Amino acid sequence: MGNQGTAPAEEAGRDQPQIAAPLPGVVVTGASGRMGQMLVRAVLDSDACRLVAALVRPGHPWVGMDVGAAMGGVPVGVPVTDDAVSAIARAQAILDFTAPEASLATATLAAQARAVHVIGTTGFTAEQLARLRPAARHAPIIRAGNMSLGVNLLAALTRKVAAALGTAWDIEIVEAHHRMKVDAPSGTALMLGEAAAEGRGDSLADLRTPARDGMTGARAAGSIGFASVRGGDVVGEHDVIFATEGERVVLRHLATDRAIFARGALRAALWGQDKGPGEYDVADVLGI
Ligand SMILES: NC(=O)C1=CN([C@@H]2O[C@H](COP(=O)(O)OP(=O)(O)OC[C@H]3O[C@@H](n4cnc5c(N)ncnc54)[C@H](OP(=O)(O)O)[C@@H]3O)[C@@H](O)[C@H]2O)C=CC1
Ligand SMILES: O=C(O)C1=N[C@H](C(=O)O)C[C@H](O)C1
Repeated sequence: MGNQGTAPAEEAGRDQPQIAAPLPGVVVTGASGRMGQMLVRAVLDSDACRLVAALVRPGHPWVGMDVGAAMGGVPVGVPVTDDAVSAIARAQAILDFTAPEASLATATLAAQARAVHVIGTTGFTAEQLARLRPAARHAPIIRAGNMSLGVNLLAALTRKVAAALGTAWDIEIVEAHHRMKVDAPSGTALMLGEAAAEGRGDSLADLRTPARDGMTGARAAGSIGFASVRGGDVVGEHDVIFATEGERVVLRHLATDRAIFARGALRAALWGQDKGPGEYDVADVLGI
């Protein structure tokens, strides 16, 4: 495993002694979670940053343990902590895949520390998203319902196809996830729905069809519908279906490894190091 604790000194220039800039210090919140553990591994494996803290909920059984050992591997020299204030005060970036209220609390501390806050958490209400905004006046917030390269490319394609096909083509988004997922539709599905709505020059708030159950009546022209499947260990699958008389176009992304989300989050954290306060997404990071 790569860097943790303090940054290594780098080779000085030929004649002039130089002081190497320290590698950005990263805090992973929700470090015991499915994504939290992926993120801890991604940071430890990276040569471009160092893990300064693995943060968990107050009183979590992992507190005080070495995070490598807690995850079932070898010790890595970073203890698990539940002291968010002092952990985040030492961070240049925070990787946060937790729950909406936890991410809101973290945003306040990230703003105080002027640290880049990468938020992968999904399931925010519109009111919760509005509460994130003040923190972005003090530090960069990079938030996306899906941090993978493939899904962000799919969102760009969805926007283009929706613009090209027009309202004679119905748009439905179908997503599947593991049995433990707590929010629906997925953050990715909503992201793809927003891209489709933008392609049609509108917003998802205007076009979204409520979940169907019972006597729904016929489909409203121009609307965007969502369906969610939950079961087993599905990492994440998304279809954007464009359906019209006699034909369908289906754009699909299949995630088979959560490492894609962790890699995307880390890339975002490093990209954000020289950015000013504000709200960004992964399309900004990728320049697409
Ligand atoms: N944007 C993206 O690319 C992706 C986003 N996600 C999103 O990331 C989030 C986490 O997913 P996943 O890792 O599968 O979920 P898990 O339930 O496995 O992990 C969530 C973690 O957050 C912690 N947590 C939850 N609530 C709080 C709280 N109020 N205070 C402190 N800690 C808290 C949990 O701690 P404890 O166990 O102690 O409750 C746990 O460590 C979800 O919103 C999911 O949709 C997931 C994958 C990719
Ligand atoms: O909860 C998950 O697992 C995932 N959540 C994100 C979402 O809500 O879209 C991203 C990914 O699909 C996995």
